[in-house]
Amino acid sequence: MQEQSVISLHEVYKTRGQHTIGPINLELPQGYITVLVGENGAGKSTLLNLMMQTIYPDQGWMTWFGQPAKGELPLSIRQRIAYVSEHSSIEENRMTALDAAHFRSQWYPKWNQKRFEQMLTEFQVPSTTKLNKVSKGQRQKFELAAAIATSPDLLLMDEPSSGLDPFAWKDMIRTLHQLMDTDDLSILITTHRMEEVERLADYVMLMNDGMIYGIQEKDTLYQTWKEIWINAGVGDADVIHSLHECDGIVAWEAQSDLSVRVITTNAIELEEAAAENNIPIQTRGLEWEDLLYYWRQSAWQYKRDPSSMKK
Ligand SMILES: Nc1ncnc2c1ncn2[C@@H]1O[C@H](COP(=O)(O)OP(=O)(O)OP(=O)(O)O)[C@@H](O)[C@H]1O
Repeated sequence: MQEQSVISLHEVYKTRGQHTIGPINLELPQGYITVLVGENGAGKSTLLNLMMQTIYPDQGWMTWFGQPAKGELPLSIRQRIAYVSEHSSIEENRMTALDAAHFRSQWYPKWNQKRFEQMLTEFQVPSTTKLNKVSKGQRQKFELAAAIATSPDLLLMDEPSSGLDPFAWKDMIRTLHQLMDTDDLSILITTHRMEEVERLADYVMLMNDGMIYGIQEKDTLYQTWKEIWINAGVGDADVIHSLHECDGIVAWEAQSDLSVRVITTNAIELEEAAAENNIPIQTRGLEWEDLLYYWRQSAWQYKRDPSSMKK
């Protein structure tokens, strides 16, 4: 798929409480925004924690920028990664944004104070108020500004938009786009917001029940996954039945004997088969909610019966 990966995981497993994630095999593409989606409890935050080595894998091995590491990440790797976690650090609660920035800047040789202060101003985050006295959204915006100020090669963000108002959310999207234009950066972001997939993703990665089910280019996903309505005439019921054999069919929802809603990852094959048999069809793009819903359904189906996977 891509030539280089920023982080790779090989046969990684991690058990947390009752829940095991893995095996995880993954190459995070370099120079792109990858958006990680998946149900609650799928293991997205755990995966980010593994990438930061704030928790360690029980099995398997990983590399960062092509370099393997065991245990705590060496400073030379840590300095290249910025992490916006779901929870802000308690240690910084009594610091102001400027104090916390000063503290963090000592660890990052490429810290960009000018950029940090510009972002605080743009995001309207008070710079001299203690961080436990600013609003949740303002704290989140501080975290984003501080992460970007480190001039990272890799930016990991766990649900960064939670707590942001719609205006701040737009600012975040604009800031990330600008960053991708100016910096040589890779981003991994987890989200439950479909607008974020739509607006940000180059790649979409689906995590399901502790496993990475797939990582796909967003545009390819959008172009290949389609909703097709088959509306046949009386006497064509058998032909409709034969269309069900086409490759790529993820859902086959019969409305009646002669009308079917199909979700497919291979619209061309179904369109050609319908044309050969003079069966009228209508092809439509899928909304992201629907696409991810059916992608996840096929992940479950695959888990139950791996032979169900059609190319
Ligand atoms: N500190 C922990 N101790 C024990 N189990 C944990 C811990 N953190 C997470 N888990 C478990 O690991 C599994 C994955 O959790 P994780 O937070 O990674 O999911 P997630 O995909 O980020 O979910 P969400 O979308 O709700 O944020 C869950 O079953 C959760 O209960």
